[in-house]
Amino acid sequence: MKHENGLGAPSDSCAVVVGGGTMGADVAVVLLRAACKTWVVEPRQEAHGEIRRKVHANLEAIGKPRNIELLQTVRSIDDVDWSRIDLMIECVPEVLDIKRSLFKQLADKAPSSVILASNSSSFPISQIAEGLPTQGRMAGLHFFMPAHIVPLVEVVLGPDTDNSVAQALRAFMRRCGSVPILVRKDVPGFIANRLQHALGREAFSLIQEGIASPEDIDAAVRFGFGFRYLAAGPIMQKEHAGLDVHAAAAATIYPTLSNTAVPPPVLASKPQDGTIGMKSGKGFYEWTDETILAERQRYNRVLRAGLEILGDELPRIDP
Ligand SMILES: NC(=O)c1ccc[n+]([C@@H]2O[C@H](COP(=O)([O-])OP(=O)(O)OC[C@H]3O[C@@H](n4cnc5c(N)ncnc54)[C@H](O)[C@@H]3O)[C@@H](O)[C@H]2O)c1
Ligand SMILES: O=C(O)[C@@H](O)[C@@H](O)[C@H](O)[C@@H](O)CO
Repeated sequence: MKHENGLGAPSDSCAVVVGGGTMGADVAVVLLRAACKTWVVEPRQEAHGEIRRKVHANLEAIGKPRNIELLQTVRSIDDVDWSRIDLMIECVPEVLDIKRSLFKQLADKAPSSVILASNSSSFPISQIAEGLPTQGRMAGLHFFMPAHIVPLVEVVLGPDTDNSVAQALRAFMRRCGSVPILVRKDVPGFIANRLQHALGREAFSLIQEGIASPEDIDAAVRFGFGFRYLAAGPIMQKEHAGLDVHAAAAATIYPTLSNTAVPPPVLASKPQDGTIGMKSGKGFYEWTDETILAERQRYNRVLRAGLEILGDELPRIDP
């Protein structure tokens, strides 16, 4: 049975992912693995073959290669048959004007039953939705890279988002095998990116101050407290440890933590210098084509092993 906002079973539903870049192609896999008919809108026609190849390989890896038949790639939102669509997930670049212009066009094109979601990493949905008549059916739907492996998705409510839209998205994403959480207030960065950036601010400040090397910071997280995160989040872990000890340590450490309002020079200089990580061959580490390939293979293998470990704790895909 269809939800009042148009989200029924994934296999009865039709979604559009607008933007077929890094995130869009992987978000399409999340939908297709639950047999949701999926259109990907990508203006770069030359990228369509690669999107299809990547989506197919990722479906094959989970034993669902035939679901690729449910994928359609088009160049423009004008090529979509909007009368058939239940859900739109925007995955265009993190530029406010691009997002606002897209949602403005969708206000005319997408019938009122279509839920309009944004995968923005940081913009409050109210900022993207400002002045639009579609505010009630707009919500954030924030995935993590790689979206087809990392289970979490944040459902972000703006002040005008209908609660039924958030509930429909939450139920739908669970059926796609994701772990949805609700972000009840429309703050920049939502929940997970606020946490990541709080950690990142301190990490980059420790490098800036010469207290730690990038290698040692990565080791401190991966082999120290980050290692425990697969088993327990930061609140649950302190239930194990004792909140008394944690509160005492917090009182000593908090006043000394970085509270800089801008990225420290060691980070801010990187985009200026063009040393932005694997994409440019150098970031905090040095890269060659061979080391990038090896690192990506190692990274994906460990992430997939993490999925195996979580196993029964994850929602079962329910097409
Ligand atoms: N990369 C990440 O780690 C990550 C994680 C979570 C969320 N996000 C968010 O997801 C969104 C997309 O990020 P990405 O990393 O996939 O970017 P990307 O640059 O890899 O992909 C964006 C795609 O959108 C296309 N595009 C540009 N304008 C368009 C338009 N008007 N209509 C349709 N397509 C258009 C581009 O051709 C490109 O293929 C951003 O808001 C980003 O903040 C990114
Ligand atoms: O970690 C992720 O994949 C996401 O939180 C992203 O939204 C994003 O690219 C962040 O890296 C931005 O800090």
